[in-house]
Formats: sequence, structure tokens, C-alpha cells
Amino acid sequence: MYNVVFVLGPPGSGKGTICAQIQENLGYVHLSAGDLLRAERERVGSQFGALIENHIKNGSIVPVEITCSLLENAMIASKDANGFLIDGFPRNEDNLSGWNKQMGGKVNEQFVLFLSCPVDVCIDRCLHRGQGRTDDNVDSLKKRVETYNHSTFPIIEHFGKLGMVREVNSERPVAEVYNDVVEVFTAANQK
Ligand SMILES: Nc1ncnc2c1ncn2[C@@H]1O[C@H](COP(=O)(O)OP(=O)(O)O)[C@@H](O)[C@H]1O
Ligand SMILES: O=c1ccn([C@@H]2O[C@H](COP(=O)(O)OP(=O)(O)O)[C@@H](O)[C@H]2O)c(=O)[nH]1
Ligand SMILES: [Mg+2]
Repeated sequence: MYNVVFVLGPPGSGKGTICAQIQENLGYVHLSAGDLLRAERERVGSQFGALIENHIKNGSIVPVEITCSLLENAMIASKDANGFLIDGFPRNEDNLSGWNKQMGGKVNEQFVLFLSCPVDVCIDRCLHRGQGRTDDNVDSLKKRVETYNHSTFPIIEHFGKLGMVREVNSERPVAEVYNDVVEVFTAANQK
């Protein structure tokens, strides 16, 4: 059984930043669904490159079969990890049901880390992220925020009803956010 923590929050809430630090210090392997999709988009011979780029630009969500296979392959490639940080997934109902179908019984879902941050702050961060992403522009960000509000937040609420959500306010400086996140991991791994 793989230990899994889902890391969710609006675009720019700091998921990637916090996951990198947790990976560094706590031995979890960071798997960003967005990074895996961008790598697949660039892979020579991929049949999904154009489809992935369309979804990324439009802030819509790639069919789960593609994303989930990338995640499972990455997990198999690091099977000795303490656990996995699944960053930016599941983002909608299709993601959640596809994951349950493909991964149910293979994973121990520890909790959902919810990085909460006001949308205006998040958008500003994305516009200054400086990674040259094709979706860090005002038009794409509008759509990404809409997708987050309509499709992803309900998934967080779903996990909330199961008592699985650990919310950390990520509007604060990274070091403060990180300290609270470590407390969440410590508590979860004491059980
Ligand atoms: N707590 C924070 N305070 C200020 N800036 C932050 C914070 N966390 C992340 N950032 C910056 O905001 C941008 C988006 O962060 P990132 O980790 O890529 O977010 P996400 O993966 O949720 O989209 C990056 O430029 C990052 O350096
Ligand atoms: O499970 C996922 C994760 C990401 N994406 C796509 O990839 C984009 C960027 O995702 P990422 O997590 O990198 O963005 P972030 O929230 O970190 O800014 C999203 O807007 C989606 O179009 C997707 O389709 N499925
Ligand atoms: Mg990210």
C-alpha cells in the first residue's frame, strides 16, 4: 500500500512550493500532476501533447485516464518512498472516480492538505511566478479560478465530509505555512 497525501488549493496557493520542502525533509515523494502533464506534453512521440496543451491553456481538466496513469507510473518508479504527495489532483469528479477505480485498494489515503489563500493573492502570485507557463496569464487564470471554484472546491468539500481535510492558511510567508504543514504531517504519522 502506498501512503498518499492529496495537496489541493487554488492555482498559486503554494502547493508546489510546500511539497518541495516536505519532500526534502520528510521523505515523501512529490508528484505534481501538472508537472507530469507538462512533461508528457513535451515527450517526443506522445499522442496527448496537443490535447494536454489545450486543457492547460483553457484551465480545463485533462481526462483522468491520462493523469492517473502518469501518477501511477511515477509511484511505481519510486516504490520505496515513505509516501507520495499528490499535488493538484484530484481536481474534479471525473478525477476522483477514475482514481478510485484505478487506485482503490492500492493506496492508503492519509489526508488532504488544503492550502487556502484568497484568489486575488493567488492570481498575483501566478502572474509573477516567472516559469514561462502558457497558463500564467490573465485569460487562462480566469478560467483556472472558475474551474477551481466549480470543480475542485467541491472535491475538497467531499473529503471534508469524510473528516480528511487539514486546512492551512497559505496567505502567510512560506516558513509559517511550512511549520503548520509539518505539524499536520507529524500528527498524521503519530497515529
Ligand atoms: N506563502 C507564499 N508567500 C508568497 N509567495 C509564495 C508563497 N508560496 C508560494 N509562493 C510563490 O507563488 C508562486 C506560486 O507558487 P506555487 O508553489 O507554484 O503554487 P501552486 O503549485 O499552488 O500553483 C511561486 O512563484 C511561489 O514562489
Ligand atoms: O490533475 C490535473 C492537474 C493539472 N491539470 C491541468 O494542468 C494545469 C496546471 O496544473 P498545475 O497543478 O500545474 O497548476 P497550479 O495549481 O500548480 O498552478 C491545470 O490548470 C489543468 O489544466 C489537469 O488537467 N489535471
Ligand atoms: Mg503547482
